[in-house]
Amino acid sequence: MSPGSLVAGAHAAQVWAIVPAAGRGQRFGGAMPKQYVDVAGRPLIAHALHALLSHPAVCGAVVALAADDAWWPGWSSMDGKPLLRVDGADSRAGSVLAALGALPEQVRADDFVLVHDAARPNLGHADLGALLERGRGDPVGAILAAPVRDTLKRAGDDGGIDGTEPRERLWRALTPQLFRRLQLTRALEAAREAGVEVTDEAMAMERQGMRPLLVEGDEDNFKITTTSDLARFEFLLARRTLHGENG
Ligand SMILES: Nc1ccn([C@@H]2O[C@H](COP(=O)(O)OP(=O)(O)OP(=O)(O)O)[C@@H](O)[C@H]2O)c(=O)n1
Ligand SMILES: C[C@](O)(CO)[C@H](O)COP(=O)(O)O
Repeated sequence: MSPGSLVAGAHAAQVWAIVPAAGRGQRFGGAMPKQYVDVAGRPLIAHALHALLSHPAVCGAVVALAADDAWWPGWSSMDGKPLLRVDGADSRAGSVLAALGALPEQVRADDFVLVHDAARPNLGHADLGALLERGRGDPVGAILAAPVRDTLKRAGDDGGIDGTEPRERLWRALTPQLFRRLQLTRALEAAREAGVEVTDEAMAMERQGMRPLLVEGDEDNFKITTTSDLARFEFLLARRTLHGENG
């Protein structure tokens, strides 16, 4: 089925996803970018893409890859949905902007799009469904996030504690983040023109005076940043398999 026909049906109740995957994984280290490290027989990026594309409300994805990415398996679809590739940029925000520009033209300016890190392989359908339901009802959009549950310390140059930061109403931003195509594009472009490197899509929207909704998500939807995160994901996958939960 061509992306166009899938997208034609997308206007009814489906959204496209954007997956920034052009990073180098420097904090992870290793010979290959972390998004291609094998976990349970498939690359990490495949777990993140499957989590999105196996959900009935997602109709396709645009993946932003490094221009010199030699690891991408060349998939053009997954779970029966189209998978489009675009060259990313030297920042996550730039990669997201590139992918926004590569969405099929049938994705309208006011259509919602999801942005999800390739480095977050453990997104659950319950969280994705909650984000879509709550976010599409919001005038701006929404993000998955988790309340801070630890005491936060500010470190001094000498490694000692300079102080304790109040944690009331502090949340950790996760992904996916859900915004309208044109609003997000304009917000990211404005941040770029101002020379501000936004670390997530919500920050770009906030700079425009908008207040995206926080939707509480599962702590298990963590980002694979270092090798210890990978071990945690492998454990969760093994537990899911043991309990017969679908992968
Ligand atoms: N120029 C960039 C940088 C990051 N990303 C993507 O944004 C997501 C979150 O970024 P992060 O976890 O920081 O990945 P890396 O940038 O690869 O990690 P590092 O900072 O350790 O190099 C990842 O899926 C990464 O591939 C991207 O698409 N383009
Ligand atoms: C988008 C994000 O995952 C939300 O927490 C985070 O900002 C990505 O940061 P990174 O340094 O690009 O991994």
